[in-house]
Order: sequence, then C-alpha cells, then structure tokens
Amino acid sequence: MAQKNLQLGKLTLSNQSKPKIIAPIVATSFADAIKDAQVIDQSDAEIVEWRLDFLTAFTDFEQLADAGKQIKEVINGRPLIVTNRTNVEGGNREYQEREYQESYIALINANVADAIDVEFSREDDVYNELLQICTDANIVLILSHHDFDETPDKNELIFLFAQMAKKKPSIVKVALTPHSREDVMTLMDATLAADNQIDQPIISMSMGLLGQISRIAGATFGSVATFASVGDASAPGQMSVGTLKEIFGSVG
Ligand SMILES: O=C1C[C@@](O)(C(=O)O)C[C@@H](O)[C@@H]1O
Repeated sequence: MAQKNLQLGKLTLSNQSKPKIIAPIVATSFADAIKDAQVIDQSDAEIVEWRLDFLTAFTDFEQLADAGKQIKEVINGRPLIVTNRTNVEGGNREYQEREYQESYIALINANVADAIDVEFSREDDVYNELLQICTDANIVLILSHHDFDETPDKNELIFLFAQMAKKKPSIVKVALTPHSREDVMTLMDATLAADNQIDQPIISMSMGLLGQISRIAGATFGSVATFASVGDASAPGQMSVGTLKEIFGSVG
C-alpha cells in the first residue's frame, strides 16, 4: 500500500495512522457558532468543520470573516475546514455562485480556512477558480460527493473516485447512503480499491445507523478521517466524538 500523507494546518493526515476526528459546527448564527467552537475545544476532536450552510443568513462577507477569526482563535490551533453544502448534495443552502465563491474567498483571505470543501457537482469554472486560489494560498481543497439516496455498485464507485481524482484536489471525499449490509461493504471495498489507485488521500463514509461501522473501521480501508459530533450531528449516523475516541483508544 502506498503511503499518503497530507498536511492540514499543523496536522498530518495519513492512510497509515489512526483516523483524525472531525467535529462539525452546525450553528445557525455567528454567535452560536463561536459558542459551539468553545464546546468543541473542550472535546477530543482534532479538526473542526464549519458548515456555513447551517447559518440562517449571511450576506456580509466581512462579518463572516470576523466570526471565522473568532472561531479559529477558540479552537486553539486545530485545523478548520470550511464547508458550504448546497441542497443538491444534502445541505441547507440553495446554490448561488457568487455567495459560494465569495464565502470561501473571504475565509481564505482572512487566514481562517485551512481547507475548503468543494462539491464535485459544481461547474468546472467555479471549481477551477477555487482550486487555483487554494493552490496559491497553500490551502487544502477537499472535493466531495454526497448521495443521500443510495450506494452505487463497486465499479461505478471506483470510477467515481478516479473521476474525482482527475480534478487534482488534495483530498477526495465520498458519503453515501446504504440500504443493505452489502452497500456498507461496497463503500469500504471501493474505498480500499480507490486508495490503491489514486494519488490523493480519501475520506469516505456510509451514512445512517447501518453505515456506522464505516465511521469506526474506515481507516483500515483507506479513509484518513471520520466525522463525529459534539452536540448536534451534521449527517445521519455520526457518533459522538467521545464515543469514537473511546473506541479508537481501545482498538489497535
Ligand atoms: O461531507 C461530510 C461528511 C458528512 O456528511 C458525514 O456523513 O459525516 C458530514 C458533513 O458535515 C461533511 O461535510
């Protein structure tokens, strides 16, 4: 197995070590987002994700950057991933090109984002502009795909990973919905195959209760990080950071 290491802020993600635990902030206001960051700071989460799409409204990018700076201070050196998930991929925000681009750019320019999450379904010009900005600023770009309906078959999934890798992001992330135990195995099996085929580290998970094992055992099959909640979850099937940390502490 080829070793893959990737620097995310002060942390190194690797397909050969325990998965890093990422806790999402899902607050609807800036003030609550900062409070949630304080609670996450008291937890064992190693990375924080700020889900901008949970904010009820933000049109002022300066305010957004100010809140981001405060979150960054509170989380005490942990890397911050900024995610604006659109409703096309199961998020809470209707896609608007300007808002999508500007929110990321504001948080990169303010030195708040260590990584941004860009959806595979975004148009090429939007993706390419953000990739260029991330490359120039030395920021990690996570290319993500979410399916809240189903899990495609293994070959389709391996093809999807390969297509995503071709766009040259830093990380490829895939989250799928299982309807059977076989679907959960398919996600882990395809992750393992793709980890051997593509250059980028992978983050993958099978969502919901049925898929929970993928959030625990995913690292064995090539997933370098796993999402867990402190308070409200950002997706079905997330366990608490405390539970996951306990499990990782007691298994190899
Ligand atoms: O892409 C992901 C993965 C996720 O959907 C999950 O299933 O844990 C949670 C999201 O917050 C994150 O952006």
